[in-house]
Amino acid sequence: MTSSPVLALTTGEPAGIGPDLTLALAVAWQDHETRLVAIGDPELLAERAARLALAVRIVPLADGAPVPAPRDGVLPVWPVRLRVRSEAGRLDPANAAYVLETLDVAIAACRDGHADAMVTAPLHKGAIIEGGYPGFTGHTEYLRDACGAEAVVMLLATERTEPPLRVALATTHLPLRAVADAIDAESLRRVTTILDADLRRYFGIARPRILVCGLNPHAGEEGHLGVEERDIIAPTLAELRRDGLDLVGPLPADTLFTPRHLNNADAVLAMYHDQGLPVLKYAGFGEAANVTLGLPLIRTSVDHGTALDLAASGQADAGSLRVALDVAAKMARSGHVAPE
Ligand SMILES: NC(=O)C1=CN([C@@H]2O[C@H](COP(=O)(O)OP(=O)(O)OC[C@H]3O[C@@H](n4cnc5c(N)ncnc54)[C@H](O)[C@@H]3O)[C@@H](O)[C@H]2O)C=CC1
Ligand SMILES: NCC(=O)COP(=O)(O)O
Repeated sequence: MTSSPVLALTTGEPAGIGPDLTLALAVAWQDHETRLVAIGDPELLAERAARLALAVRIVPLADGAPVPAPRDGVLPVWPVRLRVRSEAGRLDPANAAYVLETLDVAIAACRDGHADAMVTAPLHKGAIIEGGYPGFTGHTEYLRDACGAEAVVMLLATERTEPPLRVALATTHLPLRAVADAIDAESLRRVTTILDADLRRYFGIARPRILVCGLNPHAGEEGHLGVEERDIIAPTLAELRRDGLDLVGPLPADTLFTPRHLNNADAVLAMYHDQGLPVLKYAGFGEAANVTLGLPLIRTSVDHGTALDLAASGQADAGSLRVALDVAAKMARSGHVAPE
């Protein structure tokens, strides 16, 4: 049990709203039981604070210095230097290595026990790719590889609904054309097993009931509109039920997201990004967190992207970042995850 957890917050794409949201929360940090340390460029943060007229003192921490107790208007920072000057709203791929370095610092801090969880402000995938990292597809996959995890699961959760809506994805950042080929028995078994285990571990659900979407319209219509349900999804779910998992489906995704089904479920497993996330964001945008399951460390994030159109405008809503920090603090306090 960690009583005053340290949350390491990566500030994300420097031209986006990550720095703004970090500063907005530092003005009045409400969780006085949790210590926050931002990871990013102190000059960028100070400049953005001045532009937004936010009264926040940026305090770069020396290597090995402890993260101090929280104080309103004070933001401790583990410094990472921008590669080139950043202008709000304008991407520069030359800062891709900067963004990835902030992630590496957070991962190392969690591994070394200097932080209890990492929370990520949004980065821009295209800018990372164009900055010399062609295989990059997102934090989720980057963390999987950096931590040597066999598989991870993206779960977005909101408590704006009753009951809370939790949507996990069987595949993450894939072109739609590649989705069907990526769904095989082994990957589905892995994802479902991780989802079941981490709903128990982090969300305290004794035997989670998981609704599983089909891939095709009407869950394949008995093989007439696609065979993945008949040949892959249904047999895999049957096998997992024999292992004791409480799984319903595959259900047609268009009617699964209705109260009749959701009122009796703990989570939904969608087959791909835009099958599940539009529903989650319709129900809870701004009050949802993204949690990476299956890692040896705790990582949460926001439900939105870099919103370049809002950077340095003062119009970006910090609601999701607050939820992501709250969820990470709860997960860290529950004490179930030990650093490697
Ligand atoms: N956790 C992460 O690092 C995430 C990163 N992204 C990345 O962000 C980039 C931009 O993605 P888009 O699809 O344009 O989505 P986006 O979420 O950045 O923007 C979509 C719309 O939502 C608005 N919006 C977003 N966040 C907001 C906030 N906090 N308050 C008020 N309005 C907000 C924007 O102004 C825009 O109109 C992409 O590179 C994408 O991959 C997207 C989602 C999560
Ligand atoms: N739509 C969710 C998203 O893009 C977040 O991706 P990640 O960077 O957290 O893997």
